[in-house]
Amino acid sequence: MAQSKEERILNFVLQNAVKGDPQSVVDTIDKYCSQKEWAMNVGDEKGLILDKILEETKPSVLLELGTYCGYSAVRIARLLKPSARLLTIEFNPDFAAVAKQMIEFAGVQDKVKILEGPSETIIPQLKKKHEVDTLDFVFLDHWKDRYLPDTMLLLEHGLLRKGSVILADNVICPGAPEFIKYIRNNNSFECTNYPSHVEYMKVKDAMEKAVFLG
Ligand SMILES: Cn1cnc(CNC(=O)c2cc(-c3ccc(F)cc3)cc(O)c2O)c1
Ligand SMILES: [Mg+2]
Repeated sequence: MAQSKEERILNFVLQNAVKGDPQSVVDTIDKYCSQKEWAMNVGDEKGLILDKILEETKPSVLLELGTYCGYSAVRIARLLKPSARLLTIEFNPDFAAVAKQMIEFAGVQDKVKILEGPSETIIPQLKKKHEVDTLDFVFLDHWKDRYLPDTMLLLEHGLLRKGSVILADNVICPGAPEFIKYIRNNNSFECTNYPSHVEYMKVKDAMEKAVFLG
């Protein structure tokens, strides 16, 4: 079978990054995707915004929606304290298979668990099946039309607590207009916009932080 773009990215990491060094995995993916093939990783520019918000929040229990090749899972896990845990949901089995290998090569597999399947099925299972009480940090980077319904699901299932941080990628490009309209008009959230650019491009994009006020 012909290799997929995601497999080419993984192979470039396996051949060029340092095993067990998550920073080298992040830098190697950024190098490949800026010089050879564009891919929808959060990237280095928005990645620095993600890093800063993580360092301010110091979360212990995190959820990511949209694992893709595992770039942001590795980027997030490299900053977590030893006891912290990241659950990441990926619908596409081929992406999940690449991400699993990426996460293991980076050496962060003890902090990251990939949950394969649709977010609308997995979110309602987080408390009972995955021993989650509430989430400290949620990174939204999956299908943009799922940002709002999945945020509603998180609320409905009591997964957010006072101070929980939701960070959403791509609120300009491709955009998540329904999510933005809802979250900025909901008094239970304190929102902040972080202007940036689409990964590896000059096209304008932004991330939105929404802190749940309880
Ligand atoms: C297929 N699929 C599985 N998961 C997803 C969810 N992610 C995206 O859609 C996504 C798209 C873009 C993007 C695409 C084309 C373009 F011209 C500019 C930006 C950037 C991102 O950072 C993204 O996260 C899509
Ligand atoms: Mg994205």
